[in-house]
Amino acid sequence: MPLNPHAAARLRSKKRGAPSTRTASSSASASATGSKAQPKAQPRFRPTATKDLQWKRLVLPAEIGFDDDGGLLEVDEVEGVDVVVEDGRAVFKIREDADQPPAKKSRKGKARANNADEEGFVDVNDVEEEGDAPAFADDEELTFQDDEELSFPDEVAQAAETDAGAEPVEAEAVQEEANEGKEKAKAKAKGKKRSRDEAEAGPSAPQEHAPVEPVDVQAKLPEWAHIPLPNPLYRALAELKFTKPTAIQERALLVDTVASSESSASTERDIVGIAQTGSGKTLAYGLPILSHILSSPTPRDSSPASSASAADNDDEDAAAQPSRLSALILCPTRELALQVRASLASLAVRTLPLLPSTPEIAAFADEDPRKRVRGKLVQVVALTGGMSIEKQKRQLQKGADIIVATPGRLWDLIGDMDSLVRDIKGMKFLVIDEADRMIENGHFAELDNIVRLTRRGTAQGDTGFVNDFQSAVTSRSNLGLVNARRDMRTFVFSATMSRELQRNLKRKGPKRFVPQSEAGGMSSLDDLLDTLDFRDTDPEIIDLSPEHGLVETLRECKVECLQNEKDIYLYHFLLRYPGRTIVFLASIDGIRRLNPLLELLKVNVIPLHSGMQQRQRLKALDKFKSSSDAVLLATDVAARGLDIPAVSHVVHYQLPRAADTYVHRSGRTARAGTEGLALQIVAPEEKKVQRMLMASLGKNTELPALPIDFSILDQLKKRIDLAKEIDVAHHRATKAAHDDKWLRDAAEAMEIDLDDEGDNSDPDAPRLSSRKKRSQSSGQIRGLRAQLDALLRKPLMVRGASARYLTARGTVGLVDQLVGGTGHAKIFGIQASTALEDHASATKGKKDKGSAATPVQAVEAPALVADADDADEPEEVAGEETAGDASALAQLQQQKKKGKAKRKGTKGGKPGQDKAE
Ligand SMILES: Nc1ncnc2c1ncn2[C@@H]1O[C@H](COP(=O)(O)OP(=O)(O)OP(=O)(O)O)[C@@H](O)[C@H]1O
Repeated sequence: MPLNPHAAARLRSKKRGAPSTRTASSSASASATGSKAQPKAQPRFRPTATKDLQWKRLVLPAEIGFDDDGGLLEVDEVEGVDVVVEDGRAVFKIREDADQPPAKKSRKGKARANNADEEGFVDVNDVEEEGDAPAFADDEELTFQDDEELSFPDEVAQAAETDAGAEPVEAEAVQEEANEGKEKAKAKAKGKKRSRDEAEAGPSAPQEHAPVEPVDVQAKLPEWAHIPLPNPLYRALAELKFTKPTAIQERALLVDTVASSESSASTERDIVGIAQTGSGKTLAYGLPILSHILSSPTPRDSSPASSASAADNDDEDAAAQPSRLSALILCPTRELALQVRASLASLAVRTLPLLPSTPEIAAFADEDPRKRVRGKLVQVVALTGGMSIEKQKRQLQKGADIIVATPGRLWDLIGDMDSLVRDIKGMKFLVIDEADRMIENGHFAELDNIVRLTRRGTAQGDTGFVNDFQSAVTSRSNLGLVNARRDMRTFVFSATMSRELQRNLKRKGPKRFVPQSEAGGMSSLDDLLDTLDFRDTDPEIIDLSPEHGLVETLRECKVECLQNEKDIYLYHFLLRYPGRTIVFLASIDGIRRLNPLLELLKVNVIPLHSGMQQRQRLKALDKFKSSSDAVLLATDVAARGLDIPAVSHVVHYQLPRAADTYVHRSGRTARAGTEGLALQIVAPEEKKVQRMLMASLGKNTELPALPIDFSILDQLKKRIDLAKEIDVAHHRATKAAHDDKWLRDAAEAMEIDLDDEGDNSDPDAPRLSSRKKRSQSSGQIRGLRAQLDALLRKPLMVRGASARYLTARGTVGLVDQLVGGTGHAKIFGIQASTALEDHASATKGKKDKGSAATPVQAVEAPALVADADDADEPEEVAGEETAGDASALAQLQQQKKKGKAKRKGTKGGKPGQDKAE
């Protein structure tokens, strides 16, 4: 089996920074290179041989495809080391700049000038990105170690081997891996050590095998049978267990069939598709593209790198040039682009065993079996910021059938590669995913430029280009005169397509909000029609959007509390309803504040925002996906498109500014027909926005409130207060250490003796003094942590529950819960229940009792509410809390009054009562 050298290059050495890894030869080498220039700082780690690297077993996911160098999420690159193939041999090379820290390049997209920051959504170009690897230096050469332990999941290995005439891919084996995860594949792959020779030689000699049978669609996929697709695609769908098309997929895929049966002028329709979140829109546009690629005798078959080879020719008409590129898919965020790529690649790799080989492809087998796979396999390449641009260029040069890109990075690459302009002009499909977001006024300045390349008659009809940069690109290559393909199809998809939904609710302006239905729901379409050059005079509009824009299986509820109580209610929710949860905040600062608090409280919390490096962002997502109780704290960078399996809850810690964002955020749960819950935590000052939000979605009824275990709120508050104290102390200590270091460095530079105690005779005095301070503050932090740990160990008890007297009055049911195992794991005295179950009883309670019902636990008012009364609450909001509005806040206030009246001797309600109510 061939070894993917790019994958190998990403193996991380845990020894990085360890002095023992600096061998004599590395020093020699360093000094050899360093002698030419100024002495360089020593690298933190400078590997000289593969034994310096701590290898780990690696299983490539099937989605990676073969010979893909798009990057693996679970492994890191070894800093300063790259792998190159020289004379057919893969060798390690130390980069010339390995001694330097990676260059940082700040590219602030023009789009950023908009309100991106305010909204918490920072577009794809906002993050600092890592510098790209420069050319390799020749000063050092490393080779693979013999006991190389890279392994591939069986399906990829088999796919490759099948292609080379060895094992066919067994559907069961692929499915098994898909179902049982990487661990099983790892176990199966155990012992499959590949030597360097094997790695270079690729799969062993071809053997005789039974051919892989085409899929019997009627028998295996009856619900797909009426949709014409190439047989390998049915195979892929069957393996993924996509037994029937979703509604939007069916409609999108049948558009052409219907058009041809009605003998309309064009049988290849342009499509505007609107369907609820999680309804399978990716494949609604992805399947027609894959179907087209797999059913055309294309230059893909004849030349695996036709794009690159065509790159050097000057052309007059792109359509006349053979180009491998069939489709360009544009997405608003990097994560989404990578996900779309993975989704399409996952289908593509499963088609491989059924793809026919051509003589041209077969010819590559002698040269390099991997090329043969590459020649056949549909290549899906992601072009996003935050990843190496050089690597992306290499991928493009090898040939791409489908590009999935964010506009900023694509535009940069277009500036560098004339061949890309030609390919885009010659491609068959342009897809704008999350279209309403993408065309939002000037949000992606580059999008306009890219879209212009796809317009027909660029030279005549179009008034030209948006900026000088584009002019430079076009005049240099003369590509501005090249016509884009006349039969290009345009697909535009989103879950929301109404300008009304994008209105900023916090901005001052007209008070009346028109519901989506009234607004026609399609007002953004006008913008689209203006911006895009639909070839179809009458694009097919498939509008399957649900009544309120939100996915039908979503359940919504709210908690109303004071601004400064949000942490407590969030913590309560996370404890009470464990499960994969995304908490949306409006700003990065909010995440930076909340993340350490929740970490201290031992919540499995993961931050995700655009201020993080791309690699961290991808790792965060990976970590979130792999843990069933993880809590992702995210800005709106995660609001659109991300398809993370089994997200149980979405929490709007702060409400979004526009209704479309609310729809998309909430749509991260309740996907693909499953139920999910969205919780709004609403402060009094947000009530107005909340009402407008609901009104613009056409919802006029109050959301139900989730039950709150009021009697534990004070225990939670104690924990949170302590965590906050630790956090503050920690910040203070870090700042002091930083200031101290700065002062010391400055004094040293000025050759001044520092003496903060006024005693110049003792040079150690300042150090002792600051050390003392440091040890004092770390002692204080340790003490606070110990207190918090003790609190966290103590079980949370609802009032009336007692760990000692299980059958005491007031704790009836506790014994049953313990014996029956029905009690909550973390809150002693209540039944375990899911948020969806409690939502159902809250909704039922509301229906039964009219709008006044809110199932709260009837217990004595907690100490917490003392804050509620003292808080300076806006008149307007207080006035809105009518008797009919039984919000948690109102209940709290009522209970507090009751609590004050019966301060002593009042018995609380029964524990565990909340659920029953
Ligand atoms: N035919 C199908 N049968 C079963 N599952 C499917 C099918 N098609 C897609 N899916 C799965 O449904 C999930 C949601 O799909 P996808 O991400 O394409 O939704 P979407 O409509 O684009 O959502 P969003 O609007 O949030 O971007 C994915 O996990 C996908 O694998």
